[in-house]
Amino acid sequence: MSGAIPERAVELLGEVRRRRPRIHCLMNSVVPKFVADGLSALGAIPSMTSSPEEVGHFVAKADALLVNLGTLDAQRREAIGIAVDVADEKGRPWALDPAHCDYSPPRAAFAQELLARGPAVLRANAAEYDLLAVPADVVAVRTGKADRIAWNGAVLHVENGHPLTALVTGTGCLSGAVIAAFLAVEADPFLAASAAMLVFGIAAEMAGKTATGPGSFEPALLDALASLEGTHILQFAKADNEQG
Ligand SMILES: Nc1ncnc2c1ncn2[C@@H]1O[C@H](COP(=O)(O)OP(=O)(O)OP(=O)(O)O)[C@@H](O)[C@H]1O
Ligand SMILES: Cc1ncsc1CCO
Ligand SMILES: [Mg+2]
Repeated sequence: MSGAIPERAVELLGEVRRRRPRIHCLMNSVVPKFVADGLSALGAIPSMTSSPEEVGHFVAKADALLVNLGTLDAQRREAIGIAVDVADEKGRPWALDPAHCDYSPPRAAFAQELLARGPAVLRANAAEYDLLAVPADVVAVRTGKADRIAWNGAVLHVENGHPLTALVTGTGCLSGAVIAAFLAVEADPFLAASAAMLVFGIAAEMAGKTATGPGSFEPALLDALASLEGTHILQFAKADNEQG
């Protein structure tokens, strides 16, 4: 299966750029601009409002939703409840990022409740991931030096990436948004998440070739998300099924 994933990633990146899906992001207060810029660079359209009065309308017509639990507060919790209700009603795919749930038991409990509400994908760093029980119907993405994507017994490792990614706050948040963008154009959530992680990892590698540190890496990553071509994916993809 892994042999076909780079080829599908090329097609899906083309679909994102052609269709320009709108991704509604319930984002934390730390990195909304970076996440919105990353989605725009990729070819999608970000929307970011988290007001409870408006979020339902934004989600109803969005192509996919990202729920990120960073800087969670009472209003964000209310907005997340409404957004997930509407995504459910309208059949919009959504991804969950349980940001920093490892620092706060109430947040971990909320993340676990949300996992039962049917996100297509969970994207978490290793510490967050280890705390949660991911239901069988949710694609589980654990990011780190290598990214691991698991669903229904299929497990893919994506080895692409660059160490500077770990030094820029919000790259995990942006990777969740990229997953949501691919969910908007691909009904198979394992394929969508795999393609997204491949594209993100290869863009990071390209950015790492010119960056001299985290400060220059951040804009270089945005540039790479915009300039990445299908040939780069086919040339650089390092994706393998987990050996049992
Ligand atoms: N050592 C590393 N080498 C290469 N890439 C890495 C490394 N560590 C993390 N990454 C990449 O950095 C991105 C962020 O992953 P990480 O697991 O650090 O998420 P995170 O902690 O949620 O990030 P943030 O909260 O800052 O958004 C992912 O794309 C991941 O593949
Ligand atoms: C640092 C930080 N704190 C809350 S959200 C966020 C960005 C993603 O880690
Ligand atoms: Mg995070």
